[in-house]
Amino acid sequence: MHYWQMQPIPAKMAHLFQLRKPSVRIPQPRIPDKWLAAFESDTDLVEQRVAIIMAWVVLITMPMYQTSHHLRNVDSEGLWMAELLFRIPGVLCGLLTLAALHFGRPQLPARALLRMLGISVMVMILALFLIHYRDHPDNMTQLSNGLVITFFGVTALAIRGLREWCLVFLTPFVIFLVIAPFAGIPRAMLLPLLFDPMVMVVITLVATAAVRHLRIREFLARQELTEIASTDQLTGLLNRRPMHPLMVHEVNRARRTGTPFSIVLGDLDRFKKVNDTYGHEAGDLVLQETARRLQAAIRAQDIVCRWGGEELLILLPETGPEGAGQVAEKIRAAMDDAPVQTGNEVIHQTISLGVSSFRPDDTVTTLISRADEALYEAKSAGRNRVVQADQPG
Ligand SMILES: Nc1nc2c(ncn2[C@@H]2O[C@H](COP(=O)(O)OP(=O)(O)OP(=O)(O)O)[C@@H](O)[C@H]2O)c(=O)[nH]1
Repeated sequence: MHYWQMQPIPAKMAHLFQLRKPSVRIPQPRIPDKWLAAFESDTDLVEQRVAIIMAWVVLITMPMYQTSHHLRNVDSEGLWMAELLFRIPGVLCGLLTLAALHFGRPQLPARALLRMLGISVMVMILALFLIHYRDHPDNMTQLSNGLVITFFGVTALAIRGLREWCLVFLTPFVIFLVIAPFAGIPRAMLLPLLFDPMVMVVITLVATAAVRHLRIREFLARQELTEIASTDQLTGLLNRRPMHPLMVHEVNRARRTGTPFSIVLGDLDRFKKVNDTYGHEAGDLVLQETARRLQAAIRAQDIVCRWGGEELLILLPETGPEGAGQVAEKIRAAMDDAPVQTGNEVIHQTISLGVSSFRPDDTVTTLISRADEALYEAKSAGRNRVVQADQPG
């Protein structure tokens, strides 16, 4: 039997594997508030990629169309100049997009670049439509084909959905419909020319909604897996895995900006005795209650993780030795002041804590090792106390 055949799917993840009845509607899955920021940066990444691809498409196709008039039976000096004029903004937007996204930090968000690309291409094709109709009303097949291609491309750019599509596609299109009769094109003449392009718009809208739906589901599954992989199942705290990158981030920030930060390493005192005396289940309850008290003692921006068995690590951003000492003492008191009730047992559980604060020559390893030494000192000095590696100055 294969490994995967033997493993039950955890209840928390079961919905990810459920087979659903296909539905005609494409309801977009709801993204929980806690993941909105992550989804925003995910969307930005998708938009960056789409913007780069679209910029290349524009930069390749615009010169191609500009130099192929004789092949497309629209050879005329006046038209050539007019087309060049309306293609220049699209080409400039393409170049700006590539410059912004390929080289260095993008100064403009990908969303703004996509809007610029979409609107410039829409304005170009609709203006060319008006100009061509004035000069060659009997030869509009080429332009109708151009509309199909452009409507598809611009509709596909609206990664964020209908509101974005209204801005890049619908607004220029409605303006075009309003001014077309004034430019000499009766609305009745427009219908046959716009029929195929509009069918293409509907198909693309449905396809992009389906892709967006799949993307959101894939994002939610990825986030849930990441959360499961970085959470300690017993206490609900973060586990050791995501803590290292967070501390590296703080070390880099402290070096760059000079902002202090500290860590507190806590270890439950004589916890083996709790397990031996009251049983493992009672020990688990003590760990859960400890996690709850720790979280109540720290600020929202502080991060607490289960570092090992009965060891906890607290990261205190923007906190120097003095503040860190106060937080550690608060945690010590939170455990010492009230016993933990586990069923019938009342357990007086204390904690020892070692504190270290960032020094300019510190790495994550040296910082942890100083907190560890301080914790060892706290244990040697009798437990239920705080020892600071860096004395408040
Ligand atoms: N119940 C329970 N116990 C755990 C868990 N993880 C680690 N432990 C126990 O924690 C105990 C740690 O014991 P020691 O490392 O000897 O330290 P201690 O008894 O706390 O003594 P000091 O640290 O010196 O004060 C061991 O008995 C582990 O089995 C857990 O998830 N649940």
